[in-house]
Amino acid sequence: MKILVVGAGAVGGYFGARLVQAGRDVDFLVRPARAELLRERGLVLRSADGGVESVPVTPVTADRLGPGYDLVVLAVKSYGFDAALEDAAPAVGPDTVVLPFLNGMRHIDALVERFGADRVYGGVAMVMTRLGAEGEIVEVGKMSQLIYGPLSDRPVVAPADVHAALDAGSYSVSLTGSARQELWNKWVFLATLGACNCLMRAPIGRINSAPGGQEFTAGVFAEAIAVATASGYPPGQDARDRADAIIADTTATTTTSLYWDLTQGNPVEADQIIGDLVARGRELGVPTPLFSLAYTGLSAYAAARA
Ligand SMILES: NC(=O)C1=CN([C@@H]2O[C@H](COP(=O)(O)OP(=O)(O)OC[C@H]3O[C@@H](n4cnc5c(N)ncnc54)[C@H](OP(=O)(O)O)[C@@H]3O)[C@@H](O)[C@H]2O)C=CC1
Ligand SMILES: CC(C)(CO)C(=O)C(=O)O
Repeated sequence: MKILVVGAGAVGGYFGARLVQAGRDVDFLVRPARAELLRERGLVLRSADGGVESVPVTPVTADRLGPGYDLVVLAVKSYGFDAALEDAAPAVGPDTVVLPFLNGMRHIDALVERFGADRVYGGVAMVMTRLGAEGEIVEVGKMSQLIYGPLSDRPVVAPADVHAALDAGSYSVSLTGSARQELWNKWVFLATLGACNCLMRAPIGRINSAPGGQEFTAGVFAEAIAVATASGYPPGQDARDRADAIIADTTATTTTSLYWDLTQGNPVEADQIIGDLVARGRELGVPTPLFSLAYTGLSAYAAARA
């Protein structure tokens, strides 16, 4: 199976490098500056236990991209999604499936509209990685899992084939028959953590240890669950318990990519991760005062950057 990973950042770089190490046939669609860096140094991974490795990879830029891929993995930030989709489109033929690992849901609708549900899988990445100053991928926490599944019952590439290609042996993989539910479960978890981190400017454990902290994090979580439920995707008890084990933890140092971007002065995925949840809540008559507050704060930050 020939794989194209679009974006060699924290998520695409991490999982893409693991796929290369497992012997898969992978190209990376990147922009020219990163292509040069990858040719010079390979994909540099700094793992949570301090190890550093350089994985030789094959970069390709949009001007040289052609067809012939079976699987196109999208791993760009939501604010770069539209442009990345245009760049990646020549790689998506009638027998290609596209598998995005963005947080949130909005990109799924855009992909289904463009390619049709038979050519789109839903994907969830559970990982804590950041793009370092030298373009290296830095693992900041031990968590590495991919969950994915088709969005239609007639995908152009069989789930077993996608699963075999992505099962690289160095992280957990899970093929699901309910990809949309998994996406919502992840969104509820991530949006809750992200809103808490960004409003309180602290990791989740420190918030929960502060006066009123646990009531606050539980309140944010309840809003996200209410929107998911009204949207037809109520997280099951298992998903809630897994999320709550971190959301209510008083010691966890967990932060999110959203909070990382905020503290680094980077663009933030405020519209996709928080704003879209607020908008869906409003449409469905579900109040989300805490998420609205987070969205206002992130939007003010984004306006100051512009
Ligand atoms: N980081 C994390 O721990 C996690 C992130 N996620 C989600 O995964 C998604 C990706 O995030 P993440 O990997 O952190 O983001 P990063 O910013 O680390 O990486 C995104 C990469 O996409 C590249 N890119 C953007 N546009 C294009 C384009 N047109 N062509 C080629 N490459 C392009 C950027 O390239 P360039 O270097 O040229 O700017 C960058 O290297 C987000 O939705 C995020 O929320 C999900 C789980 C965990
Ligand atoms: C919640 C977490 C850490 C899990 O992968 C994440 O998705 C993110 O930081 O963007």
